[in-house]
Amino acid sequence: MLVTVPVHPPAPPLRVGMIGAGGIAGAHLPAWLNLGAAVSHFSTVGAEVLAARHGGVAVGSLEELLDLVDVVDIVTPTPSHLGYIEAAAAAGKHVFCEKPLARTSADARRAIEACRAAGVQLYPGHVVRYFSEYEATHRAVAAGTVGAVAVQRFTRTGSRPGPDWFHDPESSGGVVLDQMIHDLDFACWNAGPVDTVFARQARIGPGTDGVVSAHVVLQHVNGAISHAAGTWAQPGTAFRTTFEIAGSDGILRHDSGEHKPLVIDGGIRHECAAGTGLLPDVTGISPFELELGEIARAFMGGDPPRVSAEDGLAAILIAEAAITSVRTGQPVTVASIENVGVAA
Ligand SMILES: NC(=O)C1=CN([C@@H]2O[C@H](COP(=O)(O)OP(=O)(O)OC[C@H]3O[C@@H](n4cnc5c(N)ncnc54)[C@H](OP(=O)(O)O)[C@@H]3O)[C@@H](O)[C@H]2O)C=CC1
Ligand SMILES: O=C1CO[C@H](CO)[C@@H](O)[C@@H]1O
Repeated sequence: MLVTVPVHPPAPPLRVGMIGAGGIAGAHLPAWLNLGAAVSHFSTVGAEVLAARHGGVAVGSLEELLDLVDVVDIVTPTPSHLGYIEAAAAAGKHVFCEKPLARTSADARRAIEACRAAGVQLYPGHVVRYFSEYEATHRAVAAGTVGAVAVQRFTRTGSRPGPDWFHDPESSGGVVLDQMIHDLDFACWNAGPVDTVFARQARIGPGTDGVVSAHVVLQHVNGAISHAAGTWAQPGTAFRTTFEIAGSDGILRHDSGEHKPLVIDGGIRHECAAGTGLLPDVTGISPFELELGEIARAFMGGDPPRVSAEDGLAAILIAEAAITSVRTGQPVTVASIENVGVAA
């Protein structure tokens, strides 16, 4: 069966204020500019560098930024997300915030409440839903290609990024919250909400600087099982992702290692299926551009995007349940989780 990924129409012009100027900002800024947005950006140090490299206007303070823009795009280290979401909401600006929506589920709930009270929209950046191999697979599953989903398997291997805050599990949340959250979210997109989580984690090397790998098993409310493995132990900058989705009537497989890479300006490199089998229709457009275009259209009064703030909260709750399971050695129900705090 061939599945076609629909062409995404361009977003209308928008005044966007980006907060943060690091790795992922280098993927967002060109995407916003390609979409025709007018971009101002602010960070504590790096905004000038980003402007010189890609364009947009570097501004000196958060207050100045909020005065200039219609919407805010938060691309700062995870612990700072909540404060910037609250500031943007207080200024009456719609908010797009990179994953994870916040460092803890309690913070994510506060963020959702702040935006609801201010009457502004809030969306988290789960860009994997916009990678063509993932989008096409989701559409195939939703169309019944494999029948009822029974077992999903995901792997995501990469190296831990350089900035120090990723190394501190108090800041990044560790490999489960920071990296594997992509697959935790994708698992729910296909198989619905999660009831119970069991997880194991391994740390090779000294102290908090050790390289962490994890395996998380999810039991969905509908009975399906998902298992996700992730590691920061793969050398180099390329990610490799695989998945296999087995149902009552068939199985879908993807391995980014068998397909040609998609290189995104700004130094972030993912790998993307192209040209064969189930997933022939690679748009050639940055998934960040597809993502931000859909979000921009929602901000301008169009349809809601495919991922909600509540989806962002759900993914954090699953990650927190996994971290609790690592600590206790026991399965953990997602409903029992409320801000467990730091990573194991
Ligand atoms: N969806 C995806 O595929 C990805 C998502 N992410 C997520 O994006 C977020 C940012 O990650 P990444 O870009 O890799 O991180 P980086 O460390 O590369 O960049 C962070 C940027 O934020 C700035 N910054 C740091 N603290 C503050 C602050 N308090 N206020 C304003 N600016 C600040 C830093 O700049 P300065 O030096 O100027 O202070 C830097 O420009 C994280 O939440 C991460 O999980 C990251 C990578 C990929
Ligand atoms: O997809 C991604 C690439 O890896 C990074 C480091 O784990 C993540 O922060 C990011 O979400």
